[in-house]
Amino acid sequence: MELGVVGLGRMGRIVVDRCLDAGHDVVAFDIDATAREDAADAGATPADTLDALAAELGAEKRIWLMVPAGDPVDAALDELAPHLDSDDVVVDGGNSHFEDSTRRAEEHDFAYLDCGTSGGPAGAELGFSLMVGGPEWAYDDLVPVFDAVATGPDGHDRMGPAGAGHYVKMVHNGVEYALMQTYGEGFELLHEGRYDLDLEAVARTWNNGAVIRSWLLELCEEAFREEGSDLGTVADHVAGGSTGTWTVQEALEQEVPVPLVSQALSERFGSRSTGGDTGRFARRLANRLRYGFGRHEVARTGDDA
Ligand SMILES: NC(=O)C1=CN([C@@H]2O[C@H](COP(=O)(O)OP(=O)(O)OC[C@H]3O[C@@H](n4cnc5c(N)ncnc54)[C@H](O)[C@@H]3O)[C@@H](O)[C@H]2O)C=CC1
Ligand SMILES: O=C(CO)[C@H](O)[C@H](O)COP(=O)(O)O
Repeated sequence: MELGVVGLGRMGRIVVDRCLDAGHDVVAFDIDATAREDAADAGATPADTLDALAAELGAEKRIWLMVPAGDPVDAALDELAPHLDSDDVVVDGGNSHFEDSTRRAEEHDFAYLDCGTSGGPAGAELGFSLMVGGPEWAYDDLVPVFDAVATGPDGHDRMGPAGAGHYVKMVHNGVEYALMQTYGEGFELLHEGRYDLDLEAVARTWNNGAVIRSWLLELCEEAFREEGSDLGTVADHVAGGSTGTWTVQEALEQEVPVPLVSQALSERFGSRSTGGDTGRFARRLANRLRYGFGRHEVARTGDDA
């Protein structure tokens, strides 16, 4: 299959590389020229503009957007729209709000698949988990690409109509916030508590057979191995927050209690409003875990952040 990929950052490059590895042809565009050159070196056909990308693709165009959520998605869609018709398919693999996705699906003639993507840059080797919303025919048509980008056939599924994919990913991220918070609280107690513990050893032991083993816990183990049991210079400052905010907003609207997600989100906001580094261990671990899965920058003590 031939796929256009727009956005060649941490995530988009993985889409490109996994598609090339699976034998698909890729036409690649990013506003950053270096990113385009790197994708060309990897075997993709670079396009200097979105118009050029559309012109390079054959009659039935398949395009994957992996750009920051919000205006960049609308800008790319508006520029691509004149080149696309109802036989064409655009996948938005970023963390868009599900209501933006339903709006975009209605606004455009081409088929629009909203695709929640989990696994982060750290999951490149295994492949991602993909939660897709939109027309069934378009999902079925893109299965060879989803097979390549995901861990395999079991790593993707159609969640429902337009918006459902990003809705499921939004809730996934709420869960992610709460899990990071609860691991953080446990390790904070162990760090502040009665014994002088090697937290990497604790995490490693838990990861081998314990009820609470998980990938996030493996990333905790990695964090303690690389930063030390006291997390070194990792600051009490947790960035991000948009998808967790949307989860809490939606829960309020649906009158579904989500105290753990809500508390985890508040802890993030708290980490930014203290006006100084209070050194809360749970928040410092969340800061480091965001690097672990997402390669988000780690705030360090002494940074201006
Ligand atoms: N990093 C992560 O762990 C995950 C990120 N996501 C989502 O995937 C999307 C991309 O994230 P990352 O790759 O991490 O970001 P990134 O910042 O590493 O890459 C974004 C790329 O998009 C390019 N770009 C920006 N506007 C553009 C435009 N109008 N046209 C073409 N290219 C444009 C930038 O130059 C950059 O290369 C975001 O929506 C993000 O929330 C989803 C799951 C995990
Ligand atoms: O979607 C993701 C992981 O699943 C991204 O890493 C996202 O950036 C995480 O959310 P936040 O930036 O609010 O921590």
